Amino acid sequence: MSLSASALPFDDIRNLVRQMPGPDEEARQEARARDAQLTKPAGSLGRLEELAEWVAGWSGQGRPKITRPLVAIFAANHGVAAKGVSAFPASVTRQMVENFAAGGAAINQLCIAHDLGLKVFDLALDMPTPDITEDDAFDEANCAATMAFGMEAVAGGTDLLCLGEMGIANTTVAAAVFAALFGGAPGDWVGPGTGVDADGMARKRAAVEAAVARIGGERDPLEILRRVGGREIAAMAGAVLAARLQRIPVIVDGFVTTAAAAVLYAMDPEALDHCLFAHVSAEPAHRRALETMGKTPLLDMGMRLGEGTGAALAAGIVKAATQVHDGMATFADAGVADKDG
Ligand SMILES: Cc1cc2ncn([C@H]3O[C@H](COP(=O)(O)O)[C@@H](O)[C@H]3O)c2cc1C
Ligand SMILES: O=C(O)c1cccnc1
Repeated sequence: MSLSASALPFDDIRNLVRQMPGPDEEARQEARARDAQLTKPAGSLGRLEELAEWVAGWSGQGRPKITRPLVAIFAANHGVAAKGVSAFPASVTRQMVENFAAGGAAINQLCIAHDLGLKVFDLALDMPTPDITEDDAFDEANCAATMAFGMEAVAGGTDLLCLGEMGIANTTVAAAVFAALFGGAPGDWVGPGTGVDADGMARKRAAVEAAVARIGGERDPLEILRRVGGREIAAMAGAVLAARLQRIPVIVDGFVTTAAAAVLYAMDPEALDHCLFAHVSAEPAHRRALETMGKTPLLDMGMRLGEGTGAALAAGIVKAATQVHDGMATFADAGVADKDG
């Protein structure tokens, strides 16, 4: 038996992408029909109505209830941090993971505010992936295994998955992934992240240019992930795919989580149909990424934190949408005259 099994895992992932289910149209129609009977003028709840229908289609429930919403944060470290591309030291990744556990981070409070579960998965924080300006982040087996970890992380545990991440220097890695997937000048995908100064921006631009040049025109999305990605990005891509296979709706957060989702989009433009884009981050290239994929963000709050904070905020709105859809009276129930008297 040959030991070229390391060539297999990406093919397994490609096969899963080919097996992605579409939405449950019957459930979606049922939700739309119920919405039409609720005691309000048709369309008066605007995008809230669309959100309830979106959950219905992707959960397969005509009258959807969200009972186990979850924010899953994936944390990892990146060798490219050594290039001075972040305003903060790499040690902050672990310190923030400890802060999540202690309840002190922004995401903890948003989870309390909107009654969301929170799970944090740290991915070998003491072993950063190689500096992507010099080396591939993974070999294929490790990249696929990290995606599989992300898939496992969501298995059976939630009915609304909000993606979050923590990883100093990961806006550099995300910019490299976008540049390689979507093209354009690599520097156009670079922004201030945690708030680097002009010199930091120049180092970041040089790092993204070097990483993209190193893989010279690589077009395969999984190869791009393997060569210029990172662990939390691979795990999140796996989580988005696993959620699709289990018909769990997903809320994507900001610039970095969108880079993970974009890998799947590049494999199949319908791969993110079960995803809601929570917000447009203040990281400038996030808008470009969303426009490239034709995705409309729900919110524009000037946020640029990550951790899943934008997704958690949007989850509160999605929960409100399903609560309204499920709990409101119909015209018939309430004895309210409808449009035709
Ligand atoms: C205290 C602190 C908390 C954070 N929470 C999320 N991030 C965000 O900033 C990092 C990416 O930005 P860059 O590429 O510039 O390093 C990621 O960890 C991201 O989740 C944080 C960053 C810091 C410093
Ligand atoms: O939009 C994001 O996800 C983001 C922006 C800056 C830093 N970290 C994350």
